[in-house]
Amino acid sequence: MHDDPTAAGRAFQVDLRGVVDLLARHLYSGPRVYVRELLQNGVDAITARRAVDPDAPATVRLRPGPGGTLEVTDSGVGLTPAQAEELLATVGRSSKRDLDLGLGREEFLGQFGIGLLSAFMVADEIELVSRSAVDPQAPPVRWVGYADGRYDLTVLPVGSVDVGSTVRLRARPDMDHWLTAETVVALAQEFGSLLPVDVAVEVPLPGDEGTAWRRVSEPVLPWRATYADDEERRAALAAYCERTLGFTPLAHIDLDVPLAGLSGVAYVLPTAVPPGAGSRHRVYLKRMLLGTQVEDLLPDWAFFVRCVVDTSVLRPTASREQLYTDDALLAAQEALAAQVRTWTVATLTSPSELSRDVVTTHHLALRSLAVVDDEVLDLTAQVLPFETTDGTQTLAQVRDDHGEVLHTTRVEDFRRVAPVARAQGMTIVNAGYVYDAELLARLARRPGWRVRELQARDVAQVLEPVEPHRELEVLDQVQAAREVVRPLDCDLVVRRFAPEQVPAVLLEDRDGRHESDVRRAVSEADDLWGGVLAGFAGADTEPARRLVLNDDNPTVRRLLAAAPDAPVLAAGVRSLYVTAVLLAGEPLRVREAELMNDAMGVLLEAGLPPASRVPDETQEDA
Ligand SMILES: Nc1ncnc2c1ncn2[C@@H]1O[C@H](COP(=O)(O)OP(=O)(O)OP(=O)(O)O)[C@@H](O)[C@H]1O
Repeated sequence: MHDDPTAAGRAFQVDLRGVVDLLARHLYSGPRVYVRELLQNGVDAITARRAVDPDAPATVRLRPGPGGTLEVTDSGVGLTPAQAEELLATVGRSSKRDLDLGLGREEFLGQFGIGLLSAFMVADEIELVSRSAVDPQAPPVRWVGYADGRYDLTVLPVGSVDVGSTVRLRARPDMDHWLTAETVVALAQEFGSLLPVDVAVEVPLPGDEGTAWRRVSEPVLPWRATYADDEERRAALAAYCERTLGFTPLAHIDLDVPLAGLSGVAYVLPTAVPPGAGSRHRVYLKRMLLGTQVEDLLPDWAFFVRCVVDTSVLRPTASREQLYTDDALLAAQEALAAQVRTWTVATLTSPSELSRDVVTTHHLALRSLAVVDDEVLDLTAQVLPFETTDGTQTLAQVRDDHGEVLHTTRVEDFRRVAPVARAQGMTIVNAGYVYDAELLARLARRPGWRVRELQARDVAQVLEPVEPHRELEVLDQVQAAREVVRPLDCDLVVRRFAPEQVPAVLLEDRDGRHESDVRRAVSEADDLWGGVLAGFAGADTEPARRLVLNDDNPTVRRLLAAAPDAPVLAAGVRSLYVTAVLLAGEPLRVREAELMNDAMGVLLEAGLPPASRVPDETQEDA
């Protein structure tokens, strides 16, 4: 019954074009990976042949030809006609899988049985001619796959080809640039430079002088090679970093995690990088490049190094561009982090030019490590530079000189009090930058440290009160001035302090600020909530900020000589307030900007002759 739609046990049909499209657009990062997949098949075939014949040759030869063709020949295990039929004609079939575990067998690069399809991203036709090394009786075979899903299989005469395989591609019309000698050399070098087999590309010599083979693979990993001494090794690894990562490192850190079959080098960047940029690394898997931007190899704090590593145990994702997250990867990450950390601690512990360079260049990374690591925290307190009101100092220096570390947690607070504190010989640490507040909070819990955030009263204490007679003299003016700033939730006092050039400072108390926020909420809340909140606000109704006028400053003295009700007094106080806000690095709110304009108008009015008396120069000239 042909028109009966019911069916059982029929095989799926696969639309090869759809699968190729899926690979090209969604799995692989682009057509370039076709070279990687061909190299990988050649290397795996050599591995399989060497398993039965350890002395078999190990070569992969790539020959870009005229008219957008490429021939890749390996001295690997080859295929019998029956294997070609079984393995090449079925998408997802692989000879490299461990059927018991459902995983790729450890010694092979490939595992998924889709790699060869990637060649359809650049070619409409893939030809594979092969002769088996394992079955000497089997004739050679020629298999041709087409992008529309058909294939041809031909058994060739015995003895017509050597053991191994040759893949031939003819570029699709718009894709021939992927198959030029220049591109193939670049891609083979990128993916295969660390392969342990002899990979070479045939390149044309200049001026029609024929062709030559250019070897692109290195027999030994650069960090495993033998060198005359440490200095030669250091120079060779630095040169390798310049070639592959594009920078000259400050130092290198050897990495070795035998359980993950992992070895390599972490290079310390020569310039600072912003935190959060993440760390991305160059990872090789069984010596084939997995990716140049592999994430998650090291924790966030390690953003000051870039690694080049090779692993024989960790697994790739299907795209072969990132590492698959499993227990083995997590264990490897932990071991790598420990190695970078050990190096960092050792470097910080022994003073040297290198440790100074690392501290200067990567202080942010060190700070980010110190907030999660007590040993590093103790070390950084000895060596990390902090901005203080007494110049750049380490936290240990501040503690040794003053017994405690007094700090602000916002840059504005630091700027606000710095001039006054400096003049009074107080040392205050600016902990307003990224990680610093966290770092100091953690340090406060360490034995032997007294760490405290600066309060307004700390500064107020060092400001000298004015003489009683002077206080009486300016009593009315101060009262009038207080009324001017009170609507801005600010109190006003007159004190004497150095330097005399600073006319006023604005002091702010964090606790006071919090209370004033609560008070504002109380006044806006309905009765029930108002009552609850009022309990938190406390009885004290002092404003959170205080404008301290400096009686040693000549401008302030002249201002306080004005009559209490003179418009110029109010205008002067307003402009001192606004200047103090700006000095503290705070943005002006709308109300404050308006005040500034009003004050400016009054001051100009007072200082300039009345408008009617301004001579009209244009008329005079005429
Ligand atoms: N050069 C070659 N020599 C011998 N056998 C080959 C060669 N190229 C491909 N094959 C056979 O064809 C099978 C399918 O290859 P394909 O590249 O599609 O997948 P794979 O290498 O098994 O896995 P992956 O998708 O992870 O690359 C391989 O498992 C292998 O048996």
